[in-house]
Amino acid sequence: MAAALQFLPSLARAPLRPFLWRGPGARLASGMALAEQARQLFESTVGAVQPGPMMHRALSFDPSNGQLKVRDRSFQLRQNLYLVGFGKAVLGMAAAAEELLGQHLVQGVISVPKGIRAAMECTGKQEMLLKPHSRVQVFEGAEDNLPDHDALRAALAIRQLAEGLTADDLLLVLISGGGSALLPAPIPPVTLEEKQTLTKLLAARGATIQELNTIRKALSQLKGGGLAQAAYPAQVVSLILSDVVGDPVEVIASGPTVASIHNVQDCLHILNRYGLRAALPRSVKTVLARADSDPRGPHTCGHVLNVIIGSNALALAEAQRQAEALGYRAVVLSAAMQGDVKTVAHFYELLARVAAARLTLPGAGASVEEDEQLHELAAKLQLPDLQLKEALEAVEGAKGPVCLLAGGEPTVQLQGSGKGGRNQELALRVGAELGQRPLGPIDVLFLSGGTDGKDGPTDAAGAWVMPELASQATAEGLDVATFLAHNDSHTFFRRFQGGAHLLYTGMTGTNVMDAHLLFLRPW
Ligand SMILES: Nc1ncnc2c1ncn2[C@@H]1O[C@H](COP(=O)(O)OP(=O)(O)OP(=O)(O)O)[C@@H](O)[C@H]1O
Ligand SMILES: O=C(O)[C@H](O)CO
Repeated sequence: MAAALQFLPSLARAPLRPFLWRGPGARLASGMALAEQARQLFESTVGAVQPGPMMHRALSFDPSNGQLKVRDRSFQLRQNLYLVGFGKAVLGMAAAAEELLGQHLVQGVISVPKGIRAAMECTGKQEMLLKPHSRVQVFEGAEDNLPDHDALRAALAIRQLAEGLTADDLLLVLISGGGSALLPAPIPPVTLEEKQTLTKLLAARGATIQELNTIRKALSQLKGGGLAQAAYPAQVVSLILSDVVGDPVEVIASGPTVASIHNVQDCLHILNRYGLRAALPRSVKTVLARADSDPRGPHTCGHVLNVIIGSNALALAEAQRQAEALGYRAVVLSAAMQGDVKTVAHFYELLARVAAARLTLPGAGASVEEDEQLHELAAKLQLPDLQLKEALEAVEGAKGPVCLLAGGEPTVQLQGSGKGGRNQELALRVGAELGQRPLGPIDVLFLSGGTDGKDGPTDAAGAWVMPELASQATAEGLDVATFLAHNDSHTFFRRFQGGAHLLYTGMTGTNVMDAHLLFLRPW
């Protein structure tokens, strides 16, 4: 928590205070509104995965003999250290690496989101900034998470640095979510614009990050092990902050230091699935055809150590601790929440109903039908780590407020041209569904937020909702269904109650997917 306070000044201003549960029937005594607690818990979630502390946990360095230890491997530093990085959390990761290993650092290049240095300066997060005369060159690019010419220049500088290394050198590669867009190096004749269009179309049609990155790898010089290959014969250590469910190193930022065999058939299947094969530019067809005869085999990454240093599960574990300190019975449901946003929203609605019934009518339970629907939906979502039974048992045994936590990354299939993000859309859908029928004598609040602080192309991290949302919106002349039909959740939340339900953190400097918090507080 100390770390969280350090990074999140608003938390420091308003310390967390536990609820006092005074038994059934009594309202909870607390000066702090439920919404404020939800916001603060979200900030704690983000605070748990700040780059600096994670880097310090992953690296141990003895300055007296220059020995760097990463996991069970030792590396000898003697002014032979180089650094590259790309991703939303990489500025803070690079600052921590510079702090720890700076005396051996020869040169570095990082590619980070546009505006991140100014944002960190503005919020006084000095520990996220490099030193004034740093040896690390910083490129800012990929506004709204789309590859652009600034990111391309960064990618080329990174490739040049990697290609100049020798067997005596050690290359530290800092990787975090958003890395794919920040490291675009399309294989000619594919152009940046063509790659941009294709990834945009795939994302808009609901392609998963695994599918998206399979295509990105096939069209890139550096993804899918390309960077590791460029750095050979130097030793390579990649420190990875995961923003993908299950922490698959070959998918995060499209695995630039993980061997990948481009399977053209896989790519064609994906392009077919989203109706994009027929309209492929000639250049893409040319590169895909070539990839089959030029695979980057596993033999190319023997010189690499890939290490996951932080993840959504870590953030949720901290949030669970914080929620318990606040007096909630807290359970982590899953750190692998995936699937279409409509299905995920329905899952949370049913979960809230079933949990609310168990909390307010112990022994009676929710309607058998809702219970069955919840379990069917859980099976449909196929979440490998789902703790639904445990969560419902905990709810059943709870004598007071409950907080159910989950993380992951649902998918939105864009149908409209509105402004929103998957967190705001999820929250809006959950809010609308919760309002359809009464939930009993209980306060329910659902919050969804992106840990990077930026939900889709908006400046909000996410939003929070309560069951009264739809009726209150109607009273303000806002029709939730119309906003949802246009994927216009951000516009909705900006107008609804003057934007009071939006979650604003600014760029957080980290990125471990989204956090979903469901609060149930019996009256
Ligand atoms: N109008 C909208 N409504 C709902 N979701 C949207 C809208 N516009 C974009 N999105 C979703 O926002 C997502 C992109 O958001 P963002 O840039 O935050 O990506 P991200 O997945 O968090 O990035 P990364 O994982 O690379 O860090 C896509 O999943 C896209 O479908
Ligand atoms: O950059 C990317 O590819 C995504 O954020 C997943 O890591």
